[in-house]
Amino acid sequence: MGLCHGKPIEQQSKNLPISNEIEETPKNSSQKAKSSGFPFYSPSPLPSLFKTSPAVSSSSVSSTPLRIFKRPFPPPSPAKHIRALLARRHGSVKPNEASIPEGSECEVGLDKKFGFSKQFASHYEIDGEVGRGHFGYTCSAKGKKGSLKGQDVAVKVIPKSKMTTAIAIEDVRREVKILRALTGHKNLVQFYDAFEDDENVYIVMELCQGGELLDKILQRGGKYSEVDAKKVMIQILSVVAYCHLQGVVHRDLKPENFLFTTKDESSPLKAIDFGLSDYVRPDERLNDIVGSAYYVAPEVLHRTYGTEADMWSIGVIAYILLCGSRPFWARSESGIFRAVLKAEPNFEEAPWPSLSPDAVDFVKRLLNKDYRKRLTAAQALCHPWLVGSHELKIPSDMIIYKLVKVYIMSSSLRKSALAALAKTLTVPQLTYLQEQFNLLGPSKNGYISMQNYKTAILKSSTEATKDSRVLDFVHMISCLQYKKLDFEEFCASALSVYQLEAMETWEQHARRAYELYEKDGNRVIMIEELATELGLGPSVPVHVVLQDWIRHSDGKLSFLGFVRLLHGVSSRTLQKA
Ligand SMILES: Nc1ncnc2c1ncn2[C@@H]1O[C@H](COP(=O)(O)OP(=O)(O)OP(=O)(O)O)[C@@H](O)[C@H]1O
Ligand SMILES: [Ca+2]
Ligand SMILES: [Ca+2]
Ligand SMILES: [Ca+2]
Ligand SMILES: [Ca+2]
Repeated sequence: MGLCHGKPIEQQSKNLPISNEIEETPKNSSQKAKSSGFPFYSPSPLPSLFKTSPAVSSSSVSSTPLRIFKRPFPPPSPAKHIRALLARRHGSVKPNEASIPEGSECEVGLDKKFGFSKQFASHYEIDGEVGRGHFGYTCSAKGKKGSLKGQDVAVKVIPKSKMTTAIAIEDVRREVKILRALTGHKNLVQFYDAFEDDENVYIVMELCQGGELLDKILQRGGKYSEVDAKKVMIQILSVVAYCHLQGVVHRDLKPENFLFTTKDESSPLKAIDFGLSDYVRPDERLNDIVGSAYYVAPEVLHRTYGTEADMWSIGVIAYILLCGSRPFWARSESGIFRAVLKAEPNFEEAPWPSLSPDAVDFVKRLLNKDYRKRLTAAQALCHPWLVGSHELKIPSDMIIYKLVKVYIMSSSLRKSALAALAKTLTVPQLTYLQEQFNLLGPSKNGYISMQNYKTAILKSSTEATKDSRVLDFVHMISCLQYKKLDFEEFCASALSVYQLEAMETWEQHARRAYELYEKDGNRVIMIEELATELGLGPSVPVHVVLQDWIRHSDGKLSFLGFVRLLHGVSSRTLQKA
């Protein structure tokens, strides 16, 4: 299997050309986002007990230097897959694109049998082509028998001659498996069946006749009104929240991969093309560089990512919908990568100043380069820009699961600090958490056990939940020994300090929480005890690293110590500091 992808490919993909052949980058704003509120919502005013000192977060943003350019806002156009990805998948690329050895000699011995039915021709009558991509072409067809008799369908035809590597074959296998498992969501293309013969694989699905979202964007001269952009965003987030909950990351979200069912203005939008999708366990990181350049998340380029990478791509789509231009743009692929990693998107030029602050905040919360600070799909649906515009039931959010695991493993000291921080959450923030709590099925007297975390997922699980091993993960959570949680402690367990930190109001949250902690919990603590609580090993020079954590006047935890504690510490992070 892996024989075909030797060193050259590995080296190629590691040395992504994020180098100096950059000509133009989008205009950067060095001005820090005037973001409002919580990661999930805009603020309801915090009691102004505390003066905001110049924000900790106002450090200058690293950005690529401004250049003079003719077109700071190039309009959207179809996105190409990343070259390294194509090289890996196909074993070779066109001359000039990359110097990858031909993979064709490895083709001998590749198993191209999928176990699909061979009876395609007797079931469907192929019609004209309706679309084309890198991996195949799509035709319309008519059902000849069975339940689809007389019905128009779409057939994605993937030639086996194009499957020149084991990776490419595995991709097709996974595409069908994921589509089959996830189908049924109203914003996901309906899958019907898969066939194969010696030449091709045929994926039969619902025919979407309204065209690609990209074409709609172009038709409208690039711009959507906020109202229309919201309708698109809600549908994208709904299907992506669903995928993520099942442990599937799409990895190729872009306007070309969303189709309208009909030409009707109110046509639903459907996600297609799971050709690059993969399973990801909530505590796993993927490392394959996959996707399309304009939409790729910074952490994908750094080769360590999870479902948050899709949220970045959705941020890019939202940016394009609202202003008609790409947030990260350059003429060369390496230039785009550099912009993605370093540049801040432009929110200064028209139409941004005239858009609603909620809309701007929404996009910024998705285009945060730190994936830990980015909104999840379920949270994005609760963002004030969208929350009033849909009736969707917010789905369970896997971030709640990841956070409770870390919470339970934390020291009691950190738990009490988080409890204080949870008391500073505002009403809209609590609404999201209340929904997540309710999804866990609390008992009559308002408690959830670790077992509830598993039960909630089992209700919505599909074949994909098993294949992605999300079920293993939630099983592990359900086996953690911990007391039942009431809503108050649930909030402490489920709040993300990173996401809170991304907000303008972070300093106020932290100050207020420290004040509450002072009243309720702060006590004299010895450095040795603190070190034990934090689980620091004997190699850590605790009197040096923890010195500032203690207030010298009375020996209690200092504000700095409190904030560090909130973030959680390990011997490793301390030694780096
Ligand atoms: N169900 C469908 N109904 C109508 N058209 C479709 C359908 N599925 C795909 N198409 C059209 O075919 C095109 C190619 O399909 P798809 O994106 O799945 O192929 P691909 O080879 O994986 O492409 P890519 O190069 O983007 O990876 C789509 O952009 C779309 O225009
Ligand atoms: Ca296309
Ligand atoms: Ca596609
Ligand atoms: Ca594809
Ligand atoms: Ca995998």
